[in-house]
Amino acid sequence: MNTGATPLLQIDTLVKRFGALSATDHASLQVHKGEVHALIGPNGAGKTTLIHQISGALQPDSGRLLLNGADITRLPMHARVKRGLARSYQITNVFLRLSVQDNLALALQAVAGSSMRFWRPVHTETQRMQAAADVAARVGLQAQLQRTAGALSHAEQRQLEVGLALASRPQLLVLDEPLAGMGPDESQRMVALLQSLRAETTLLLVEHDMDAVFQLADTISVLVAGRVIASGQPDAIRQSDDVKRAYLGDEALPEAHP
Ligand SMILES: Nc1ncnc2c1ncn2[C@@H]1O[C@H](COP(=O)(O)OP(=O)(O)OP(=O)(O)O)[C@@H](O)[C@H]1O
Repeated sequence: MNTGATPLLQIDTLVKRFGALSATDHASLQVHKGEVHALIGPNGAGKTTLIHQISGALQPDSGRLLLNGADITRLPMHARVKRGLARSYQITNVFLRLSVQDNLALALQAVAGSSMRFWRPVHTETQRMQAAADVAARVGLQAQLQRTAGALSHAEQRQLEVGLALASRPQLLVLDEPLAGMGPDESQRMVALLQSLRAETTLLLVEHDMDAVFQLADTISVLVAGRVIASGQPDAIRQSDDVKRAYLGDEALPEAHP
């Protein structure tokens, strides 16, 4: 979705080397406000490495990252979160012994006191617990409020992670394989949840499930050997010879639905 406006996120000729390997090799792409943008590519293409640089977990060797036109290349992770960038981590920021509500209340507390926008203004413990319940409902966990996170199914834990990332009301939510390890029904539920987030945040996701990617994404960027070889609407990506070549022997791209 290119509106001609300043991109929400601009990745400009980013380079990240591990020894002799360029895991990110002058990668450039733009994520526009309001879109669901999927980053795909064969195994080892450099998707995770790129996501780490966007979140601030890894520093690029050269190139720039701009959020709303401002250079964030050297900003630490927490400063990026303050500017509206959130990344959903797999399990690592879920407290397995705490309830769903307490996990979300802690995430809300973590953003309180900063200049971030809240799910709703949270001043008291009661308000914080209510706000946590609201976020739980947002990600489909309203019936699981009092369950400990460790007792949730894998898919429910992934929903909770999305909720934790939503606590800071991000402008850009970065998701690393949100459907990993899910069965078909669970995947469909997560796809529906991600669809429903469109109105409130821009999504950048790395995902191997091509059916889901082609169902969800407005824009797909294809990374091969650290380079973005194509970026565009799903139909253009599906028809691109470069992309077909890159996927030979790997995951097949789904056929267009009539
Ligand atoms: N910390 C590291 N040190 C050395 N090499 C690394 C490191 N992290 C990643 N790599 C290498 O960089 C390349 C890109 O890896 P990356 O994990 O980013 O790819 P990916 O597209 O996310 O792969 P997958 O789809 O299999 O998860 C790979 O060749 C990988 O072995």
